[in-house]
Amino acid sequence: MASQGTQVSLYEIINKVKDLDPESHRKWFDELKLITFDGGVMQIGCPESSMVQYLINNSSASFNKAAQSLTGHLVTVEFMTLEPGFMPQASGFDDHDASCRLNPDLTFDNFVVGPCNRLAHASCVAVANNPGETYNPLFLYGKVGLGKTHLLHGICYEMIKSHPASKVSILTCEEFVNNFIKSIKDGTVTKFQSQFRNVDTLVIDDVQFLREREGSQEEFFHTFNALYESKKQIVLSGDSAPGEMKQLEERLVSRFKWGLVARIDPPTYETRIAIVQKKAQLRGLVISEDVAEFIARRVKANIRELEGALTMIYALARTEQCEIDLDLATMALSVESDQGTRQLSISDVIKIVAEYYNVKLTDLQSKSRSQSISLPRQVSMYLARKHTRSSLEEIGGHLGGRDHTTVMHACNKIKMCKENDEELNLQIQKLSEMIAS
Ligand SMILES: Nc1ncnc2c1ncn2[C@@H]1O[C@H](COP(=O)(O)OP(=O)(O)OP(=O)(O)O)[C@@H](O)[C@H]1O
Repeated sequence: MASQGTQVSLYEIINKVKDLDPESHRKWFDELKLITFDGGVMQIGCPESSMVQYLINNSSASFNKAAQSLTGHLVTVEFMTLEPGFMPQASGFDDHDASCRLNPDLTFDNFVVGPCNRLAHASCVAVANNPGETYNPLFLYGKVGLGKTHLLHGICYEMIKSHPASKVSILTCEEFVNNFIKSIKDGTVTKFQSQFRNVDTLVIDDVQFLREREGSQEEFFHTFNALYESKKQIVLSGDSAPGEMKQLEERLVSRFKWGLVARIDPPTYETRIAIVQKKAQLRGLVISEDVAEFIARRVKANIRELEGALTMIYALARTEQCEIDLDLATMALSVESDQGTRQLSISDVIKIVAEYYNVKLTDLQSKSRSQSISLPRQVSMYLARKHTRSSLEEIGGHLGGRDHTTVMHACNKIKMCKENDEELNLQIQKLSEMIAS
């Protein structure tokens, strides 16, 4: 490794990238290798070409920024594969070639199978193992963010691994349509047609995009027929079942039903917990069962939101330099919901606590030191600190004009006591949920 007189290591750069962009950080960043660092260019090697593409698409800016801030020099980071002979985007086929486009997160290994997606997953595995021979076409459908694209990438991964010489092409339907329109403008329709009619597997995401686009439907129809007749595999995804895609020509709809149509439903609570754990693992995070359950309870409809919740928690843990526990998760997600909806006030928190312990607001503000009042008062301080952005002084001001050291003492005391007092811990958990909902 050439090192330009600067002692910065790749480990430090990756650590900085975690701070700058926690969302795109992945555990496999640990497998990256510094190849050279010379003349203002830092070359980083990746074990797989899909990782190169991932880094180019998602992390270039944060790697450049991290390298520049740590070295104090203008540095450009370049990513390349450690496999011999790989040249990103230069496959000689075209830029829909799956090997250039796959997201390393979206493999079958990283897909959690549950009752909601079992059939879809099994059929994707079957197609990946025996392309063109089992279900052709395979049509997956389901609502937004339920894993259709993930499964499509999973198929391509497996095919490339087991049949490296086969031509696998994956693209969104929007890209198909845009490329078709461009080929008409450029007078290159024949080239466009041969590009798609000469693949071994064609994977098209979001075919609902064909709705009301008659010219593209016609083109797609002929592509479909050409591939189908030569027993090439076709895999499609859409936001609804073929028969429900009203503005699609009947001849296309009927072809989409020739093979297997598999639906993906929203995940159950148990599957959501497993997905949260899997996503945490991918990011190199360790999260306890109760944190995973908390996230799975909070986010139900869309798996992308589960990942967003994990990102919020991770980012807060990095900022606060602390472990991810239920307290931190509750704080991260309540801040998140505040941003989208209302700002939670100290009074909101105190009101919930007073009702829960069945005490009066005036008691909490009074000088009373009896345990039945002082505990709810201290819990109010702790929860107000956790769920609002208020200062210690402001919280003290709402609770009978107490000073900031009293509030700090109360927060520390509750934090410590709940570690050893299961009942108090459950009370705080319940209250946190009431406040966050
Ligand atoms: N069963 C699962 N296991 C692990 N991750 C999943 C699962 N289902 C979905 N995901 C994750 O949820 C996110 C959204 O999934 P994906 O992009 O595949 O959704 P989609 O159905 O294609 O949605 P859209 O219609 O918006 O394109 C991805 O990060 C994906 O990895």
